[in-house]
Amino acid sequence: MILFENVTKKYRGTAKPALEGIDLQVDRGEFVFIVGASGSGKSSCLRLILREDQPSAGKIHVLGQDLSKISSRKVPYFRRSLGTVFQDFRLLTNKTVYDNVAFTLQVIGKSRGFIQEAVPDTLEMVGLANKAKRFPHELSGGEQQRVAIARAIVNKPAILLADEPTGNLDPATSLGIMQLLRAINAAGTTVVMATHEATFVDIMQQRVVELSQGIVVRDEQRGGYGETASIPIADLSEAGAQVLRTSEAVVRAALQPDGTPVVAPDAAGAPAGAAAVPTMEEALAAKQAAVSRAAVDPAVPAPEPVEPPRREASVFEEPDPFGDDDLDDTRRADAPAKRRIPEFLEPRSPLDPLRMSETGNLAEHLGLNRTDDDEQTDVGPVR
Ligand SMILES: Nc1ncnc2c1ncn2[C@@H]1O[C@H](COP(=O)(O)OP(=O)(O)OP(=O)(O)O)[C@@H](O)[C@H]1O
Repeated sequence: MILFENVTKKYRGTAKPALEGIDLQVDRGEFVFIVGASGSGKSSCLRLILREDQPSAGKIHVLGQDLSKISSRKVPYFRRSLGTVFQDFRLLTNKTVYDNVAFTLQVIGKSRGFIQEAVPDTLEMVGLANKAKRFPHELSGGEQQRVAIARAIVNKPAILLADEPTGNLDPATSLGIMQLLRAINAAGTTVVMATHEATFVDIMQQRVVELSQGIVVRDEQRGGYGETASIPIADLSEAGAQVLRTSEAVVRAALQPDGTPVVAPDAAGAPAGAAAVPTMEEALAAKQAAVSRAAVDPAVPAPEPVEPPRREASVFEEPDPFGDDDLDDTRRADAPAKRRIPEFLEPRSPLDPLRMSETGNLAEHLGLNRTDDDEQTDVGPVR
């Protein structure tokens, strides 16, 4: 789907190449994080995939096309198969939310009927159906980024390229954006995302390609952010970190795509499915029954909340995408020490999987359907 063969990119007037000898293959349906310190070449990589720029040496194939063979005139046609999302949203400020999304389809000549169907559907998906008539300046940062995502996916691209899409957002808002990108990937779109968000990279356990000074120094399935470009989470100021109000367990549970079957963590380390563990639906049904019994019989104690369980692989993933026993404090002595989120980041109230299961569509499931008087403040990134 994306193939880099010994790709080097040297910008004019610079002594050192921004990218050097990159070999990279991304297959259909993958979710790939590109990480690395500032200046390591992440954006250069995405620009080359988008054919905004050409390599100084080497070959790039995207969707079966040799990018060096696409004439400048044909580049806009090639880009129709790619969606792009950037840190700074890049919305048209004089157009409404609806028109921003519709514009993408208008410029590629889609019919009015198609647009009238596709735009509301996509706004619904990102939880902005009720903001179609608003202008970008009337939206929060997270909402603006969701408009940008709607615009990027409205034409159902095969590949979504995201360059630090959460870089301007606070952690809680970033979580919503990550959930959305994860759900879009689960629906079949290949996602390549450059990011500095160590927390999400560590938690999502997807493929990680790490660049350092223009060279791929790591290409790891189910990887973490790594240490080279990371600001240790322990260095976050407490005030800044309070904004997060979340924890690994909450984020893990929240990043489960809608309807994915889940299993309880298996402390004995048995393979998924080997033990008779309840599915998420069974666990919730059991909790519901217990709630009902407690309601009619005061002698019956109210049940403990259902733990957010670990999920099984979805169709596009390696098995067990969220790793093994990270929700469990007990760890094998020989296991490498992982960065943990400190206690002050714990959520004020636990995630309620029952409530999550009762909500309807994707946007509701992801908590994206907020009312006007429910605005959140974007306070800038905490990484
Ligand atoms: N148009 C350009 N002209 C000259 N040098 C450039 C240009 N664009 C990028 N560079 C250089 O190429 C290198 C890689 O930059 P790039 O923007 O790809 O890094 P990055 O990993 O995306 O950084 P960041 O995380 O800060 O966005 C840097 O040294 C940068 O200064």
